[in-house]
Amino acid sequence: MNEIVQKVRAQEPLIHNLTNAVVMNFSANGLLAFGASPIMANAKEDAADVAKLSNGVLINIGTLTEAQLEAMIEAGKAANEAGIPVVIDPVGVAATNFRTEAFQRIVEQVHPDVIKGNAGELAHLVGIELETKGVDAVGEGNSQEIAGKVAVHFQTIAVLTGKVDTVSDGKQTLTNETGHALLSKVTGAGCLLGSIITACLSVEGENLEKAYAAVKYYGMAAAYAASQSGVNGPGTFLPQFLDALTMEPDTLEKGLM
Ligand SMILES: Nc1ncnc2c1ncn2[C@@H]1O[C@H](COP(=O)(O)OP(=O)(O)O)[C@@H](O)[C@H]1O
Ligand SMILES: Cc1ncsc1CCOP(=O)(O)O
Repeated sequence: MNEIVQKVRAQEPLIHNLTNAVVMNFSANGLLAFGASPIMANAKEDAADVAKLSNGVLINIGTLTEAQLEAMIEAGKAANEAGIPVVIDPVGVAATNFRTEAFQRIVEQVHPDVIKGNAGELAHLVGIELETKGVDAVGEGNSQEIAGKVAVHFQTIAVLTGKVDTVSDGKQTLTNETGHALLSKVTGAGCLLGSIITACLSVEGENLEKAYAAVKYYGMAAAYAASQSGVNGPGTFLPQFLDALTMEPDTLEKGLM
């Protein structure tokens, strides 16, 4: 994990985020703190051009419109052609037919290197119905089975988040227990993780290892932030979390001992 985080910080990859309106500012700040460089570009007129300039493309359907969907497909296709990693976060996909069909349209034309979501979102992609509430998971299900099925079906790495995160390539499945419950009390915690996974994918290495490193580091930063004095809830947690995202993995680890 250390090496992957160091590489991101040395290379400061440009991450193209086609993301939702709720989290744009948080995702940009979080990427900057982590050591990457964010760009948000949602228009179909320049999405492919921005994707080609970038080192990684994040597609997040959280507040999707038809126009943005076209931009996502254009950006994803351009990234695939150029060998630039693509991460898809199917936010709220189980909530509506529009989102379900939009996701299908994207994956028919764009190959994702990672699909990242909570249990309800990923379960829906492989026909397992779990209880969801808008953009949030309610049921947990069998995370290893769900992540494995998503990985095999979409020929990708599946990252299933929750109290325990599960990362699978369909053959090997890893679990991560770093994290903090306060992450689920701030909007955009899952979305920013998608951007940080994209940043980690942009450096050299195996995709499974890079996705796992991102998830582990992110959880460590959250736990470290939550342990700081003066953190009483989501409001005081957020600035500490941004600061923690700038830190070395060793510093976070020592702070948690
Ligand atoms: N109860 C929890 N304890 C520790 N970490 C959590 C908990 N719930 C979520 N997380 C972490 O919060 C981040 C976002 O996950 P999640 O809440 O599942 O995403 P989303 O916001 O997309 O639903 C992940 O890093 C995950 O590990
Ligand atoms: C609240 C909300 N509504 C549409 S997108 C969004 C943000 C969801 O972010 P996250 O799932 O990362 O908390």
